[in-house]
Amino acid sequence: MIALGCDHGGFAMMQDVIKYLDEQGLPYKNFGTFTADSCDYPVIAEAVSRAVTGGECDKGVLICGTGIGMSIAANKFSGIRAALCGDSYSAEMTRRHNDANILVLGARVIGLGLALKILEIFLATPFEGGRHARRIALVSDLEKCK
Ligand SMILES: O=C(CO)[C@H](O)[C@H](O)[C@H](O)COP(=O)(O)O
Repeated sequence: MIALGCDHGGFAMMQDVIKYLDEQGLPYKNFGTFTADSCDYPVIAEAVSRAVTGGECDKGVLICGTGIGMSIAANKFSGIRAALCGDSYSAEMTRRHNDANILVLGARVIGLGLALKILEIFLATPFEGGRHARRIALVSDLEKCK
């Protein structure tokens, strides 16, 4: 199950992401926003992050204008590895090496074609484990830092 969330800056792109997921027959839960009216991205990032850390969803997709605000907010949550991706290589490597569990997209930065390619790669690429699992454990230790 994929948790979806966007603010007004990502609303239009999210409608196309939903269309893509429907076409692929991939299950999702939409945490909003549900209109193009201005709203606050941390509220949405929290809902999606909690769905992932709580196990209701195994991955998430967040979209705002740049992707930066959503990334900052989602990465406040222990167990969230939210990756802002603007190219295909990063989308592949953040799955292979970082086991990223939330993909973040910047709708005012990249076009729809690239966004959907990044999403496709993110959803299809497995985590490699091995030395990367050790590094992720070290990153998790950092969650205790003040
Ligand atoms: O948080 C962001 C930037 O880091 C997102 O891009 C938001 O979508 C953006 O800040 C919203 O800006 P707006 O002027 O309120 O549309």
